[in-house]
Amino acid sequence: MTDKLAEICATTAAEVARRKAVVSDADLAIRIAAASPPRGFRAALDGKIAAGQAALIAEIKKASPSKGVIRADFDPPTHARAYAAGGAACLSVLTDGPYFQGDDAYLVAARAAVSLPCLRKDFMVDPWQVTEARALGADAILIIVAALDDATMVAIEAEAEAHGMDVLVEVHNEDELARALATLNSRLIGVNNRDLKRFVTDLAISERLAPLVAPGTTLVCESGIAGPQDIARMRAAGIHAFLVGEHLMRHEDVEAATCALLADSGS
Ligand SMILES: O=C(O)c1ccccc1NCC(=O)[C@H](O)[C@H](O)COP(=O)(O)O
Repeated sequence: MTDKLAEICATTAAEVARRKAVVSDADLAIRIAAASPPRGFRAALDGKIAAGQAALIAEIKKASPSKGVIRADFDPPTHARAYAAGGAACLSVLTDGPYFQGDDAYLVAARAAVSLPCLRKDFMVDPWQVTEARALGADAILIIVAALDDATMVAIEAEAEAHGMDVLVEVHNEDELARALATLNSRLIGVNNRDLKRFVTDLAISERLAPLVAPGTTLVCESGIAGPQDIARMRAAGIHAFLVGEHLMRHEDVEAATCALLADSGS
């Protein structure tokens, strides 16, 4: 695991331990029973792809460890509506506080504002966070292969499956992809182009890994997409789903930026 990822996961594990001590399983069960059912996250992406369109997971991201504050006038429901109007298939909402200035409340507010499926974008280290994510209304969770041993990945995925949630499995290289395919059921695979040691992004990583996934896999290019030219480049490599945060969040008019990203990309 990279140092930064290890640091974030250690911080997250301490926060999870704190929450587990104060939130009862009964409370989570009551909230899950009252939550609206999962909206199909992968199905929304696959629907766009089947229609020949680029499938966008638009990220609600206030700040990041590499860039600091990205969006000062941050308002998750406003951004969610702009993304939906601009043609996004799904939302990703960062809930990590210490490193991304995220919050669970942002996920709840964004999901309530639109009908799009929502990913709880956080650093999952314990299946308990998946239960908590469903109680917040999340439709999908993220498994970062670099951060977890096989047993923990399997337990986290099993918890998501038990709640009818989709799992986006994130890899950075060939070894992690092989581990994911050998260990997990989910065939929603994200290739993260960001090197977490140097914080640089390189779209060539997605191009390198794309031929290694079998038909029937929904492949998502994550991080570092900076405009329609990058979407067109990835589509030429056979990748039709994209997770984009910073590029869209930096535009004053988020809806127009989302439209522009998708309009000129061959969709
Ligand atoms: O964004 C970061 O700086 C970062 C640092 C350390 C761990 C994860 C990080 N990002 C999480 C993500 O996966 C991105 O937010 C997501 O792929 C969108 O990337 P971008 O379009 O480049 O904002």
